[in-house]
Amino acid sequence: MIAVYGAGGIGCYVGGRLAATGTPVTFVGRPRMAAALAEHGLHLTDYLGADLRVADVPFETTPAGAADADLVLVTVKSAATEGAAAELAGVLKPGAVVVSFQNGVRNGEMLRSRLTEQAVVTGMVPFNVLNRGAGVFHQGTEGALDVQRDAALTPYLEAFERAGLPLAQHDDILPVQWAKLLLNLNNPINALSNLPLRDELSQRAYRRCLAAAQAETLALLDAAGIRPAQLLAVPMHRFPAVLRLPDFLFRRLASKVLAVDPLARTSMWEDLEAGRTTEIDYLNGEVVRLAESLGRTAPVNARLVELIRAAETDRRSWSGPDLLRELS
Ligand SMILES: NC(=O)C1=CN([C@@H]2O[C@H](COP(=O)(O)OP(=O)(O)OC[C@H]3O[C@@H](n4cnc5c(N)ncnc54)[C@H](OP(=O)(O)O)[C@@H]3O)[C@@H](O)[C@H]2O)C=CC1
Ligand SMILES: CC(C)(CO)C(=O)C(=O)O
Repeated sequence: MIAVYGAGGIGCYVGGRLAATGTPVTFVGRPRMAAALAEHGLHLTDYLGADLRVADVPFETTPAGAADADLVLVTVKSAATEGAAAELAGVLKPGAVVVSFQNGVRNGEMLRSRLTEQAVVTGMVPFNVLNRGAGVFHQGTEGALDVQRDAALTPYLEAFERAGLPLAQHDDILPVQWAKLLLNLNNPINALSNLPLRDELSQRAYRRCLAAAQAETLALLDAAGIRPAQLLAVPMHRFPAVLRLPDFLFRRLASKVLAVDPLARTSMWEDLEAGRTTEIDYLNGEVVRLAESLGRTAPVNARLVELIRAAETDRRSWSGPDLLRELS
């Protein structure tokens, strides 16, 4: 049995596609999601036209729901990982396999330090999932699920394949995680803009904010000897230059990026909207930590951390030019 631990956008979508294609999955999450799925079931759609339904969704609201799992997909936000790890340590079978499908670069480590009798594998979700409400989850962008290569995953490869979510295995997942983190530097900018991703990225001023945060990070990664993997058509080190292009040129070069669902936003926007602590410490905050470890600073990312911290208690919408001035 597979358990999804943290049934939200990613957990319901990935677990839902597995369940819809014949793999037994139990979802562990909050009572409000349990109620929504009991009423509506799960409805999974994607940008290619997939349309799958699961009528009876096994859902548990306590950690004990994962006790019988052979494979656990951890899909809580990074700030909830420590808590989830402590809960899972109390219930999981020795030898169970645990995959972190989360953003940031330290969730795998956090899980591993508590789950000493289980095999913890680090993964990454490249695509956007929009929670449309009433049990509907939509994958808005492309990309295969990435995982650290690990023999413990062999028994499950076929199930992911059947679900239309094949696992891309990597000998070293860290460069893949850092490449994703470079993209996630947009999460605070998107959340502060209070706009859908497509509208935000269509405006050069916001893109220049992202370019500044990425350029700062790329220089630090270079100093640390970390070469981010290439996730999209353009190598990561060329991203800042592409982002700074005038709108008409960017629209032409990045038509795939702008083809995202017009309603899609980042997971950090969803956190602010729900009044939750965001993942900022694990994204831009990770860049600040990397800078400190190298005896350097990361002023653009540090300022974004501060702005999101402020927005967690007192929200305002930032225009592109205002945000760019603030970061300059
Ligand atoms: N959404 C997206 O498009 C993408 C997200 N990601 C990453 O995937 C990860 C998951 O994100 P996402 O699915 O959006 O997050 P969500 O907040 O939608 O889902 C997580 C769910 O887990 C619940 N939860 C938290 N702690 C526990 C616990 N101890 N036991 C049971 N349930 C718990 C949360 O409840 P509560 O709200 O009460 O805490 C929430 O309902 C993040 O790291 C994110 O950055 C990656 C790619 C794209
Ligand atoms: C896919 C992406 C970059 C945007 O949705 C994301 O990871 C997130 O929202 O956290």
